[in-house]
Amino acid sequence: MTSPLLELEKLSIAYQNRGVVNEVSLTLSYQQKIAIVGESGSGKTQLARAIAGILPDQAQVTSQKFLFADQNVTALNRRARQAMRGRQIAMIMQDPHYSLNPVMQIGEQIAEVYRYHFGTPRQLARQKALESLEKLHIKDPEKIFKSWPHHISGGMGQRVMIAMMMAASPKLLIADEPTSSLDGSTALRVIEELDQQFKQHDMGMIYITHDLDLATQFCDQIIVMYRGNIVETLAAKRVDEAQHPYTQGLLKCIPRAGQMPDRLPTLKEGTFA
Ligand SMILES: Nc1ncnc2c1ncn2[C@@H]1O[C@H](COP(=O)(O)OP(=O)(O)OP(=O)(O)O)[C@@H](O)[C@H]1O
Repeated sequence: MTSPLLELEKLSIAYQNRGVVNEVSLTLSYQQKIAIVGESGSGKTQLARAIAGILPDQAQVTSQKFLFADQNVTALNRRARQAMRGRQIAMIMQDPHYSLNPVMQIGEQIAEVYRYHFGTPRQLARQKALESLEKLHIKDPEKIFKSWPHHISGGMGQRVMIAMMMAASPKLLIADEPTSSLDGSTALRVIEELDQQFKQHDMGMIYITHDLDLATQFCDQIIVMYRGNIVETLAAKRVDEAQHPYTQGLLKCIPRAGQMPDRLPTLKEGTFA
């Protein structure tokens, strides 16, 4: 049996001793997609950033176990951890316009990934960048290649980010609300691209979202966070069997044709651990 891709045990994050993530444990296998859902401020992004190794210096991170691809991450020095970023663990953020370099053409930015991680010669790197845009079924890849970040839409930006992140063939891709600023059909397109990439590579994925409905359609397992804690872990297929009142509340908020309740449930203070 192959060992899991990622194993976290009791990982906590605090700032000036104020806990924002409290003793969370999770296991992710290769070829598994886990969704982390929860309300704003529940600690989803902080947890993702801890896994990717991009928390600010002032973050106090502790864990009993933090294994990634058979490496003990807590024992790695800063340099080794930095080398892991992008190459082994890649992260797609909410807004591509903040992640892209505003003064570099799109194609050059993708080509740079090949040059930086694999030392690919300039001309070959450009060719690979163009091919990666073609693989994403982008209509006019040459035009997008030569575009500047401010010229492209949010949906195109996220597809470019997918091409850029996948260029390094990471073992883990973390997508942090990649579709939250997109309209429904563009969001679906981006999700489909992510899914295709996932199927073509031996990797794991963590998908962060507010959208429990989308999470159950796209992922295998759902982790529900509330106030820095994991309050429930469920197989996506069995999400209707959620036991925790917070997850049950989230489920009741999913709009279903012909079944709109008069009032959406609200959370009562102190109800949840
Ligand atoms: N640099 C920081 N210093 C102190 N607290 C921080 C810092 N960064 C984040 N936090 C706090 O960590 C908590 C969790 O934030 P996080 O961004 O992980 O939430 P989230 O669940 O991803 O929310 P959203 O869905 O809105 O992105 C919040 O209370 C936030 O204020």
